[in-house]
Amino acid sequence: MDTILKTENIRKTYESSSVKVNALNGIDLEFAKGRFYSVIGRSGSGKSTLLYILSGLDQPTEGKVCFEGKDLSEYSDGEMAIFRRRHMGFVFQQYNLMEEYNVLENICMPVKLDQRKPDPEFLHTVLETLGLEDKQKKYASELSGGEQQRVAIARSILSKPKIIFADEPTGNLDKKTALETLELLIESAKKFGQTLIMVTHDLEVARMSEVVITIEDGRVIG
Ligand SMILES: Nc1ncnc2c1ncn2[C@@H]1O[C@H](COP(=O)(O)OP(=O)(O)OP(=O)(O)O)[C@@H](O)[C@H]1O
Repeated sequence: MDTILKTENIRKTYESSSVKVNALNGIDLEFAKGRFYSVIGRSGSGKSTLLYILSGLDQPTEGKVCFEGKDLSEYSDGEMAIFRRRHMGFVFQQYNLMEEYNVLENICMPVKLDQRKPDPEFLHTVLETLGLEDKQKKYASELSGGEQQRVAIARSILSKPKIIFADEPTGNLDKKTALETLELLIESAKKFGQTLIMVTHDLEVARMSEVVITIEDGRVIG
């Protein structure tokens, strides 16, 4: 298998003065390039913690995460921020669009922050794929929830990340819009050869993925 991301015995403990929570208890996973994975499990099973650690947004207490063979813990915080911006895309339940910028400016933001220029042809394809061509000058407040999430997806795709992490990306949308939006996310990721790792509560949504990873009490059970 052409591996993009691999974990070795990941453990995560959250500790405060009074309590200790073992959120992840030894996770060994391997993700292949260009495939679509979903992570399911009950509330509190450790899904978001896993996603944060896989994407380097948080560090494991024990174990390691390797991206194309390189241990993420070897990066400094600054290097990790640049690495994330170049190689990883994020889609969250909250769309996190910037209200003062229009759709086009929001979509181009990560590329510009990386001091790159958006590729005009690719920009056009992404806008077309996500049905946003006629919304470019609109502001978030003028868009429906589904349209805002399509903007967030376009923003995550435009920087040509190798991998996209999505945490309950359609959790705020009605069923029909959720499935349509998800189909667009899947279609885009496939079209552009990106690996997609998505956390969801929704079994119907999980069924659309190629591999379903089930987590219970911080362990992979299936
Ligand atoms: N920052 C934190 N400090 C302390 N405990 C935490 C923290 N974040 C998560 N936890 C605990 O770790 C466990 C796993 O949480 P996590 O958010 O990963 O679960 P989840 O499966 O994503 O849940 P949900 O589906 O409700 O979002 C839970 O017991 C949670 O209370």
